Amino acid sequence: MARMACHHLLPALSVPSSRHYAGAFHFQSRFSSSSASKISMSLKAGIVGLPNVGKSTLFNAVVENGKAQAANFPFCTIEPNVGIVAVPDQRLTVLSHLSKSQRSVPASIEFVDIAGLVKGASQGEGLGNKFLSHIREVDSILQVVRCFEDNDIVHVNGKIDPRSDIEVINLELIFSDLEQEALKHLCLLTMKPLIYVANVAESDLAEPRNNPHVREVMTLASDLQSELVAISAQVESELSELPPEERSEFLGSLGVSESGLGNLIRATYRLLGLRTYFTSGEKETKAWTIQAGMTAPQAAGVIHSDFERGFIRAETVSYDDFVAAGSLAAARERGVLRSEGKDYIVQEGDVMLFRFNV
Ligand SMILES: Nc1ncnc2c1ncn2[C@@H]1O[C@H](COP(=O)(O)OP(=O)(O)OP(=O)(O)O)[C@@H](O)[C@H]1O
Ligand SMILES: [Mg+2]
Repeated sequence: MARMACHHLLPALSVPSSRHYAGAFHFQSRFSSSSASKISMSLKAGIVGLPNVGKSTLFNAVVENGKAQAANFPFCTIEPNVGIVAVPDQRLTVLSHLSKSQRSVPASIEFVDIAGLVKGASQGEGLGNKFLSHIREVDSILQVVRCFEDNDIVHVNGKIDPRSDIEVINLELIFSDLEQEALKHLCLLTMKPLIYVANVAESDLAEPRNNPHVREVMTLASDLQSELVAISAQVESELSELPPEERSEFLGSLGVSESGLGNLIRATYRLLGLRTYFTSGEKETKAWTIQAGMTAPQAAGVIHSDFERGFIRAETVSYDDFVAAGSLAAARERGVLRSEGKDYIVQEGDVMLFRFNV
């Protein structure tokens, strides 16, 4: 997987030497092995940012039953909160309906809500570098940037200034990487893929671009070749508390039609370099998560290591062909169900049936 986050962080900060080590370690990938057990270990997205910018509020909204303490004071979070999040996917509903499945199981990723970082964190300021080590354990970073004005909510630097906030965070990540320990383990924070999350006031939700802070983050994100998602953590957390039937009315009153969480979760999933394939039958339709570029036996190994070891063939049909045919049997009749061997690279949305021998 391409790990190019130095590239994501550097243009605004111009620390020229870092590009060298980005290039040198580029081949490093935690997914290069075929071991399925590593996959399930490697789907973590860390929520990072200055203190009191809305990280825990966002975490609670995104993680069903999330119980991270979110409150209006800096360094509210100390120990990281971890939660599993289902990846919303319309295709799962369609396949499940066609196969008359008893249940459907979505793909999931893990979100980690991390303590706030301040300038000098890499030197022990604030909650110090212990918290940078929590960032080291995640595979991608969601950097929450405060774009809402609210005099009642303390900003650690006294004013809303997304550019300066982003520079503080990115510089701490870079300083932390320059320590010998980090280099030794080749586990550089600046090589992790990153999305900027502009946390806006509810009044800006309908048209986030009208907010000059958001425009500033947009410019920066685009300079750094990173994605940007605008969201109101406050609104999302209030929404998650409402009964489902009242949610659309609340969203309507803010001038938007749907929650921004689905978008954020899907963007995070893509950022992690993940792909989905499906198994679909009467018992269940299930979305399985693999790393881009995995072969059919490796993908089978995500279900069970026996499937990988005893892999014979995979019967495969693309999602679109499956839907057009209506079932696996009909796809076979139409000749769109292919029989693939061990070198087949699984494609996004493939519906698969594995033949194996143990
Ligand atoms: N979009 C928003 N609009 C208005 N208020 C918000 C918004 N997002 C978060 N808040 C408020 O900001 C305060 C801080 O939120 P939260 O505790 O989530 O921050 P945090 O980044 O997790 O802080 P810490 O680093 O201290 O753990 C809370 O009072 C929360 O309600
Ligand atoms: Mg917090």
